[in-house]
Amino acid sequence: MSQQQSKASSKRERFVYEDDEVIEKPFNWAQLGRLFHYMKPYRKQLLPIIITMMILGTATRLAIPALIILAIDEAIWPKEGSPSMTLLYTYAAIMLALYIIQWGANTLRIRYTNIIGQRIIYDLRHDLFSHIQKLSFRFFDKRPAGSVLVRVTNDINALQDLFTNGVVNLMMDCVQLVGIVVILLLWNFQLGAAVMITVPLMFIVSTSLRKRIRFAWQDVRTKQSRINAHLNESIQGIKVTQAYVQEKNNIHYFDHMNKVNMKAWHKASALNQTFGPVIEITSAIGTLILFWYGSHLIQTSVITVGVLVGFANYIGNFWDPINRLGQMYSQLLIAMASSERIFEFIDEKPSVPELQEPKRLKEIEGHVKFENIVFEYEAGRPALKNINLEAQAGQSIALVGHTGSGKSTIINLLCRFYDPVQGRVLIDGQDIRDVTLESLRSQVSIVLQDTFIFSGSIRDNIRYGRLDATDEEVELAAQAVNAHEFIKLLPDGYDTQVEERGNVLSMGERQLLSFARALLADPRVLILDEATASIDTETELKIQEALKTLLFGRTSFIIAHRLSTIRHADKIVVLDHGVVMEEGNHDELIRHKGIYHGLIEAQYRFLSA
Ligand SMILES: Nc1ncnc2c1ncn2[C@@H]1O[C@H](COP(=O)(O)OP(=O)(O)OP(=O)(O)O)[C@@H](O)[C@H]1O
Repeated sequence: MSQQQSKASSKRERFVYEDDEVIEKPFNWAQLGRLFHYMKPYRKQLLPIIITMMILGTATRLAIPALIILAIDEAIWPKEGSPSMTLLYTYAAIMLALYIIQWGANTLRIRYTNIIGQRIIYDLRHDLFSHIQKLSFRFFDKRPAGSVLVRVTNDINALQDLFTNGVVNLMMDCVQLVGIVVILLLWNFQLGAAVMITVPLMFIVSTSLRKRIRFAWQDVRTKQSRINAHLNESIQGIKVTQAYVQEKNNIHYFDHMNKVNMKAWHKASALNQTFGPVIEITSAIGTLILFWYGSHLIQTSVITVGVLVGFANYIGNFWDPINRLGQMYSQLLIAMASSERIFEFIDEKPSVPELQEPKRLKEIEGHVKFENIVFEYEAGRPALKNINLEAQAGQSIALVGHTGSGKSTIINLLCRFYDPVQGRVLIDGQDIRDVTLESLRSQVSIVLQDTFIFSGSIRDNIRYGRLDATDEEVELAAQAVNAHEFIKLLPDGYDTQVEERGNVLSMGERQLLSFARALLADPRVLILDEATASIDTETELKIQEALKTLLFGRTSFIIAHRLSTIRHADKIVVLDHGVVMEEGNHDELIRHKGIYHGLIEAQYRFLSA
């Protein structure tokens, strides 16, 4: 990397979404409770099976070393009498049965925890996705798409492990640990206490090590999340990148992030590897104490050989749960950070709320009125200042004005993507805040400049306007707006698959598709954000004809960029810095010789230049 480039890379801190940086906060019990609430639907059917299997599995595991002690002390090496092979076989048979029960219980437990875990993840993902679908534009204004994506994917995945095996393992390990401690202390208090002397030491060392390991992995995840964000942006903006020949710069920046991620991973992995030896050394010290002190106790006839062997067996089962509990704690903290971010989204209230009991907007005529509207996206920066505007049913209103003058904002308010700070928007005399969003938006359609084409067939995309439309209705709509011709020429006609955003279609074709979609929806009020890109004359003519069909008999609001297309509008509204400056039809405004006249002249000069 050249010096200049590396300088540029280190200076920039892009793709850092503060709310996605993994945060470690004090343990939040309320949050954990909320998370566990998702288990509630399964507590009657699946949970009892899992708990029974868990108890069975742990009990059999704890019983086996006890049987070994009995087998040695009573069958192989009895204090009194001779060894008994019959007794030995009996103990062996019981042990075999216990192993089989343990295997069966574990298999069932794993199967049911997986089922429960997956259902919980499904429910959580469903809740999150359906909530995000309902959130208002304001929410998306504040967040890059990548950051929303990360929550539905990465953060939910982080909870997957917790629910599929984490919780049950945690409970099993706790029960197993307590069981072993109780059995050892009851069987022989002295020896039990002696072998557990290393536990506090191990606890202190492992806690501090775990913390460092956790932070190191958090660092890796943050770096990966930045890579994801960069990747998302790079793919979305690939055309601009290539057009401005920024590929090299982009690759260098990506390499830089990739390298930083690799270093973070090496660091975390190296730290992780120190944990195993710590556990092994501590358990080796524990075993050493067991045999040293145990043989002393055998010599003094305090314990039998069987007890020593049994203790060794229990101790073998002791360190694993301790190790896992440490890991589990880290996993729990990561899951808490993820759940915090998930619930933050789920708790987000739509900024255009519906009334408690909203009415349905009855079939409208299409009379639209903006009454003393004031609106601001950000406090203190008004985008619209005291707008009063009226469209009679069936009238066409053209909105013109310089870029940033507030044209799109007016239509955003009419669709109720945002609510005004002051004033109201009325349709047929009804405040649109009092009616359901569904009944409003099903009668007010919008055709955006940048038409979104979803992945699927052409037919599916037109049908998006009204999902219950028949194939025939879809084709009739396409014919009415002159889209049929080009669709028929596509490889599979109406069944041709188009990629997301319709990259394979031209701008004009996309416009015609969106007209067909709007015509199918058959709204009373139609909003049209006219495409700015220049289209060839033939397509332009087709679009103009299609527009006539589309607008016929409807109240329409047209954001016009090519002023030639709005000459025949019933009313032209000229906006400037969020204020209505002029209002009238084309002839009136030309005679007035104001802003509109100036815009027409400027466009004429531009076109003839
Ligand atoms: N989501 C947003 N958040 C903050 N400010 C916004 C947002 N959208 C628009 N604005 C601001 O509001 C003002 C009006 O914007 P608007 O999009 O309505 O203009 P416009 O007339 O439609 O412009 P154009 O012709 O360029 O599309 C502008 O100053 C713009 O920067």
